[in-house]
Amino acid sequence: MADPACERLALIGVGLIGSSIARAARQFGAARHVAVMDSSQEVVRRASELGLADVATQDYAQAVGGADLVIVCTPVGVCGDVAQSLAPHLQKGAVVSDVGSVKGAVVAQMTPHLTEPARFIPAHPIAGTEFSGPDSGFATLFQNRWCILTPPENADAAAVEKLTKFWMRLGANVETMSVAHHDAVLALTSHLPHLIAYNIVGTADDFGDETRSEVIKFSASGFRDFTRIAASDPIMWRDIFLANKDAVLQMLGRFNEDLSVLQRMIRRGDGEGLLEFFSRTRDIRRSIIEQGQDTAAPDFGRRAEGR
Ligand SMILES: NC(=O)C1=CN([C@@H]2O[C@H](COP(=O)(O)OP(=O)(O)OC[C@H]3O[C@@H](n4cnc5c(N)ncnc54)[C@H](O)[C@@H]3O)[C@@H](O)[C@H]2O)C=CC1
Ligand SMILES: O=C(O)C(=O)Cc1ccc(O)cc1
Repeated sequence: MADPACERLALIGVGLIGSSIARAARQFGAARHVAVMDSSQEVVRRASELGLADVATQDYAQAVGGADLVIVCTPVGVCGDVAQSLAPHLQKGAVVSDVGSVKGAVVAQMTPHLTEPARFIPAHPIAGTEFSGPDSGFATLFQNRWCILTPPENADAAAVEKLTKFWMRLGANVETMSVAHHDAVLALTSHLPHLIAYNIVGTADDFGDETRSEVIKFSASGFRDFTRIAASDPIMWRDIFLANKDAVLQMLGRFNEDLSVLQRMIRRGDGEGLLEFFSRTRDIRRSIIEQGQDTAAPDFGRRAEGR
């Protein structure tokens, strides 16, 4: 393997993201040796069956010992406990990272346990699906997607460089920003849309059996798209909303205000207002497509792998 981004990679948590990183790291030569660790015996068994890594274990020491890059891929709510458990086994100089959808809470939970905090470089690949578990991962998940790094101010430059090289090897485009900026942007672009999807599907469900079956029968693509998002992992999303509470509540306040404006336009029969509003939003969609960001991850991944 010519010039891998790291020698020994350890992934803690082998679900959708951990198993996708394991697959990609091998396929694209990003690591010479891959160890995966999970607290679930069933997941470790499945990771072994799938041949995802050189080592699959429930033991922190076995996974983390000797690793030069350790990436925590668990739900954000347990990141602090995971950092505490892995810290005693870290090799000196190892780079530690994560993939959590929220950065502020993860940094606050993990940093106090790490003896070399300047080598903790938080990250968030903006790529995923509504599926979870080791079977749902795929090597091309990160191709042509963003991975945001939020290094601390005193970050070790070599650690940032190593992680950047790693994610680029997996096919991602890497951008760096502050923790607070990340959490505000993602509250709007990812967390709020998930909340809206959970809410609208819940509303349909609350209407009772007859409406529910009609919803399934007649669901137009708009509602179908919401049901895909609302099928996302409940533990992961509970943790995200609890961890990014302030930014999500702020965006939700803004969202409610804007919804009231639309509500008033409908009530007043303000066709011109609605037309102007919908034309503006159509332009946003067009610019997303022009930037080549229109590939829904699940389809993109399967197409790319020919599945
Ligand atoms: N699912 C998605 O689309 C994306 C998820 N993320 C982030 O990636 C992280 C992982 O998400 P997924 O892979 O989707 O979740 P997942 O549910 O597929 O996998 C999580 C794995 O972590 C394991 N785990 C839980 N507690 C643990 C502990 N204390 N020690 C060791 N392992 C433990 C679970 O057994 C499970 O196998 C989350 O923090 C999420 O915010 C980031 C980008 C996209
Ligand atoms: O499935 C989808 O549409 C997603 O939005 C996946 C996703 C979920 C969480 C993230 O932090 C990033 C991406």
